[in-house]
Amino acid sequence: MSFASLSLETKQRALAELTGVKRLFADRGWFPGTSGNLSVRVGDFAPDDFHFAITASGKDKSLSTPEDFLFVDREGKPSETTGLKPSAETLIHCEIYRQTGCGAIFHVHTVFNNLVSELFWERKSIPVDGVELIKAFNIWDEEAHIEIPIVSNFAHIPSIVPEVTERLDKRIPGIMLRKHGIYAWGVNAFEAKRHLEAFEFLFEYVYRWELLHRR
Ligand SMILES: CSCCC(=O)C(=O)COP(=O)(O)O
Ligand SMILES: [Zn+2]
Repeated sequence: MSFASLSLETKQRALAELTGVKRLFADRGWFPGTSGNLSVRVGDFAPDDFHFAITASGKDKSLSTPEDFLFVDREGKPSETTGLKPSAETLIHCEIYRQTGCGAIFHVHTVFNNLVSELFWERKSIPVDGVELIKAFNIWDEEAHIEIPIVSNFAHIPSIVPEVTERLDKRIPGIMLRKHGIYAWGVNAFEAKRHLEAFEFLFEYVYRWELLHRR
């Protein structure tokens, strides 16, 4: 299969899905200052030859324009001729698709995700104990304990990728960049959204729990 052979309908379906998620998250204030990026995989390519739709870089994500998204290949290069620039963080999406085979990736910066990323930086992971919403990750153990990995944040995005590769935990559908934000993924947009919402709930819970119990 080649990108050129993808039907218009397939591409439009992906863009419509991203448009809906973008609107919803923008309404929640999850894209402050043009931060955040979203992507969904398109087509049925060989596992090592994928393409995905991703938000264009630096846009006001609370607005809807014909220039909000473009398609890129496994290396983050535009799949077709365009004047649009893919998200500056496209290489992180590429690596997560490569490692997990997932179908959608959503990234947001929030105050709670930034706070817990710094609170637990020395531990290199955010611990969560026995909270019901862990089940959103399809982890059903009684009183489950999870650790959400935190990786370094560098201005040079390619430098972040090796740590993502090293720290990605197949059981946990998300990875945190220190004082930056969370990447969450799923088999499709529905699941990636469920995971992101669960992460954000858990970050706020953990932060408030720490406030109540730390001396
Ligand atoms: C303005 S926030 C800094 C860049 C960032 O972290 C982000 O998520 C948005 O970058 P993009 O290139 O995807 O717009
Ligand atoms: Zn970001």
